[in-house]
Amino acid sequence: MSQMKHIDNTPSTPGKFKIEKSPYNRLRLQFSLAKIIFWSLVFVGLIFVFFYRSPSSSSHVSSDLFRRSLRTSSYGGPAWEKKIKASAKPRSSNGMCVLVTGAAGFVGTHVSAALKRRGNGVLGLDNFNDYYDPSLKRARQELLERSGVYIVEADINDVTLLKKLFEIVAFTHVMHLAAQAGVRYAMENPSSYVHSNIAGLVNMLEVCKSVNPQPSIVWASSSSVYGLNTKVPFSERDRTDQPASLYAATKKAGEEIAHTYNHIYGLSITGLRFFTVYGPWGRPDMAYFFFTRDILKGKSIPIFEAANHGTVARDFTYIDDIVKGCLGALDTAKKSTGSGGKKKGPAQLRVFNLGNTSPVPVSDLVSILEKLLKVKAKRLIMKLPRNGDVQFTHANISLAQKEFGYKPTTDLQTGLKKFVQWYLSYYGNGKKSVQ
Ligand SMILES: O=C(O)[C@H]1O[C@H](OP(=O)(O)OP(=O)(O)OC[C@H]2O[C@@H](n3ccc(=O)[nH]c3=O)[C@H](O)[C@@H]2O)[C@H](O)[C@@H](O)[C@H]1O
Repeated sequence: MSQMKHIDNTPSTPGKFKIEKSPYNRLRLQFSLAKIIFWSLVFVGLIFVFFYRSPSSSSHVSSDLFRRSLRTSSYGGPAWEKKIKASAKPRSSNGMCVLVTGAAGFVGTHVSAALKRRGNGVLGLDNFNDYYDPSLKRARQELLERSGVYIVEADINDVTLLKKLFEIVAFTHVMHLAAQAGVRYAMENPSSYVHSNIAGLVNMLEVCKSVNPQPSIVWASSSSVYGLNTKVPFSERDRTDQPASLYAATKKAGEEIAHTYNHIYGLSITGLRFFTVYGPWGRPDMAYFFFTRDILKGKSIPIFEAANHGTVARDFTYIDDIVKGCLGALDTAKKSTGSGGKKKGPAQLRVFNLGNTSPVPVSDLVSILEKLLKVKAKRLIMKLPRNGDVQFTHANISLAQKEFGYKPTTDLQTGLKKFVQWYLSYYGNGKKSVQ
């Protein structure tokens, strides 16, 4: 306030400002100068801390909002570009060349491996965040590296890097799987969902719409967009305006954002609504995974039930079926129509359910695990918490079936058997610790 007063008392005409010479005034001036210098230093310091800790230059979200840590490595140089080109080179000259985001994730790893196996060029991108045990992501990365897929370590919000990747390789397709997953974690760390599922998606589409030629995009939406729907099975024509979690809301927003980029820029975009995907190399935050860990450890497992002992069930879908769906969507994706950031004609915009079409109660999932693990679970029946879970999911898959012959073939019993085999070989009999 005293500083304000001082400024208000100065004459408005330049050159008329006189410094009075009394010792009291000199002292007051020195004191004010010291205060100005002090607060300037504090201000500069704050700016430094903000920019130094910001996860990427293009993100406006302060990293203080993130408990989930994002890693980015240095990149660039001829050796780095050579690795990228080798990984992204298809076996035949007219083959597909796919940028897979979230390549060290569960679905990303399986899709990248399948694409590489059939001769497509594949480059992975992943930020290796610690939402769940990053060592599992590193193990998936090793697996992919052995089959010739290189993963660039960076965040999808790093627009400069994304542009650079498109300068090095003319990707024909983007399989966009990078996201903040998990329904319940959205209440703990909401900003991470906005960062990855909204800002990240927009940044990705911004780059895709500007490059020449524009790639076709296939991306992961979610069964959770059906939210509080009670009409089953869920069809793509059903309403999706009642999300029950922020996760679902960000995926629904993604579908609307896809519409905009298709409409304005002619990007060909396909959204896939995955239904509770499970299998080997899966996500430790998902129920089937941590139930397995806790049953082996002799820990009790919370099994949710709805009001009046209502059954909670999921249309659990095995990873190999999901991979077939992803490849089918990529293979039937039409080219984007825009160039130079301008639309030249209408482009393809699709959404498909990828589920299993046979929901299983969570308690039955536990019974299957008990048999496979030969250990009795300590069941703790709990009321379905009001944190985003829905009671029931069930996919109608006729659209994906018609469009690219999608037909899931693995039931939960068979799929969980494969998961348990993998789990025991990877972690041992509960001896190796799972985070
Ligand atoms: O289809 C999707 O789009 C989503 O699928 C997945 O979500 P969900 O179907 O909720 O899977 P998941 O957490 O494994 O819970 C499975 C069941 O166990 C119940 N459940 C869960 C935890 C618990 O402690 N107890 C319990 O009974 C729970 O009530 C539920 O009935 C993905 O995580 C999500 O990222 C998204 O892809």
